[in-house]
Amino acid sequence: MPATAHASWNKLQQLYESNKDSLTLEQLFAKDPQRFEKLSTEFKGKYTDANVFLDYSKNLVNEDILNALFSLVKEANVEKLRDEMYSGEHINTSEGRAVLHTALRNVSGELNQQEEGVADVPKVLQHMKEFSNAIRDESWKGYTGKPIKNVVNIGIGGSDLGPVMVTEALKHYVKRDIAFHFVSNIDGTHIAEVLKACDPENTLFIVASKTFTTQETITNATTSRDWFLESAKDKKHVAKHFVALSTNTKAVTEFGIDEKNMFQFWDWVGGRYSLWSAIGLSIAIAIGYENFHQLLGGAHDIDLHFKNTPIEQNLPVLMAVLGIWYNDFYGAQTHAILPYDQYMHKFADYFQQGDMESNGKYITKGGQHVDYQTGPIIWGQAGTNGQHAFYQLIHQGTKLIPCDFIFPVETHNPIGDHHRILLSNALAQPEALAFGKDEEQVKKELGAQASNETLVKSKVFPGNKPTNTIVCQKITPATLGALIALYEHKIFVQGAIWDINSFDQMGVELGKVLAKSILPKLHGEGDTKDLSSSTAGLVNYFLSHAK
Ligand SMILES: O=P(O)(O)OC[C@H]1O[C@@H](O)[C@@H](O)[C@@H](O)[C@@H]1O
Repeated sequence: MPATAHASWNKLQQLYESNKDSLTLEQLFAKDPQRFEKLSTEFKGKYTDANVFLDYSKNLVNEDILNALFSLVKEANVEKLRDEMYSGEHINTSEGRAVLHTALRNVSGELNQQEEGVADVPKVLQHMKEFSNAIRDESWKGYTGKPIKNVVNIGIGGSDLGPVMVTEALKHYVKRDIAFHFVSNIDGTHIAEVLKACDPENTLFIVASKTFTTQETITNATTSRDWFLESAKDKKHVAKHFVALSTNTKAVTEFGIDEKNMFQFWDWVGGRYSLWSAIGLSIAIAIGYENFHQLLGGAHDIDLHFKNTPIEQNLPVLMAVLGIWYNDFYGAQTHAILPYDQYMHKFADYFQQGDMESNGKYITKGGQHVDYQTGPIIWGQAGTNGQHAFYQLIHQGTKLIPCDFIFPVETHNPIGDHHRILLSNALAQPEALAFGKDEEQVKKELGAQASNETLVKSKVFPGNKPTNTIVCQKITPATLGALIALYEHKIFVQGAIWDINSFDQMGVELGKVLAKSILPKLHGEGDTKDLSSSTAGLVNYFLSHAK
C-alpha cells in the first residue's frame, strides 16, 4: 500500500503543519529536562562486544510525532515484512528472490532460515577461513614459490565498496606485510596504477563479481590475467594467482579460474549487501578470519535486536522514521553521515550505494508511481575534514540537512590530546546545529561592531537543525558489523514504509545497455543515427580527435 494511504501519514502531515513554525529544539529541551534520557537508547550485542548508543534527542519531534511515526511503522506492516525477509520469503518481488544477507551472518543459528544455499553458508565460510589462513601464514605460494604480498580485489559496486570500506575502517587489524589494492573503475588508469605496484610472482587477484558478467570487472580481470601471463607464461599458474567470488560457476570456469578456487554465494545476496558473503574474502585475508567472524557476529547481534526489540526502542526503526519525518514532511533532500573516526572515512561512500541503490525508486511494489519522496541523497565524510569544507552550508545554508554524527569513545591511536579534541568537535557541531546563536548573543560578542547590521545578521546561526549522535565504545570488527547492519535495516524499514522494492536495481541497467551500443561507434563502426544529435555530435568529435 502506498505510504500516503496510511492514516498515520495524514496525521503526520497535520502534525507537521501545526508544529513546523513552533517546534524548536531549544523549547523541546527547555520543557523536558529528561529529554536526553527519554530519547536515547543503547544496544549491546548478545554474542559479541558490539555496542551502539543512539542519542536522538536533538530531533524535531515530540511525543505525538513519535507516536504517529510508530503508528506508521505498524500500519505499513514493517514487522511482518521484516519477518518475511528473515524467513526467506521472496520479498524481492521484481526479481523473484529471497533477501537473506542475514543468513550469511547467522553465527548463533538463532535465525531459522530456509532457502537453497543457506545450508552451504558454513562450508563457504570454512573455505574462506582455510584460504585466508593459508595466505596469511604464507603456506599458499605463488608460481615461483614466493608468498603472497599483494592482494588485488577486482570488483565494482557491491563487489568493491564493502571490502574497501571495511578494510579501511578496520585498518588497525589489517596484516601490514601484505598490500591490499582495490580496482573497480573501467578507466585503465585504475588497474595500470595498481599493477605498477605489484609483482606477478607474489600477487593474488580476487575477481569479485556476483554475476561475473560486469563489463568493468571482466575487463580489469582480463587485463590482469594478460599482465600476469606475460611473466608466468604457463596458463596453469593462473590457479595460484586468481580466485573468484561469484554465483556464476560457468562464467568463472570459462574465464580460466579453477572451480576449487571459486567462493560461492547465491542470488539471495544483493550486491550491496554482500560483504558478509564470499565477497568479504579480501576482508578476511586482511584482518584474519577470527576478526571477520566478529564482523559477522556484530551484524548478527543487530539482526537479533531488529527482530526482537519493540519498535519504540528499535535502533534501525528509530533512525528510519526520523529520516522519513525530514524526507517526507520537512522536504529534506539529503542526509549526511559524519563519522568522527578517520578509519571510517569510506562509510558514507559505502552507504551511498547501500541506501541510494536500494531506495532510489519511484514505483511501488504494486506498480504505482509514488506521490511522495523516497530515498534521500546520502553523502558525508569523516570529521573534522567536513567541518572545513561543507558544514557552512549545513549551519547557514538554505537547505535542511539532517546528519548522523558517529564517534567512538576509545580510539585505536591514543596520541596526546587528539582524541578528546576530535570528540569536542563531534559534540560541538550537533550542539551548534541544534541551538545556533541568536542576534542578541552576536551583538554582545561584537561589542562596538554590533552597529553593523549586516555583520550581525551574517553571524547569526538559526539552529534547529536535527542530528543523531551515535556513540560506540571502540570501532572493533563486531561494532563495525553492528553499525553496518544498523544502517542496512534502517534502509529496509524506510523502503517498507515507502512500499518500494529495496532489493532490485533496475535503474543501473539503461546506461549499461547504451554504453554497449555506443562502444562500436567509438571504433568508427556503424552510424550514429540512433543517437540524439548531442551524443552523435560528441561521438563524432571524439572520432575526429582520437589518436
Ligand atoms: O557483482 P557484480 O555482478 O559484478 O555487480 C556489481 C554491481 O553492479 C551494479 O550495476 C549494481 O547492480 C550493483 O548492485 C552491483 O553490486
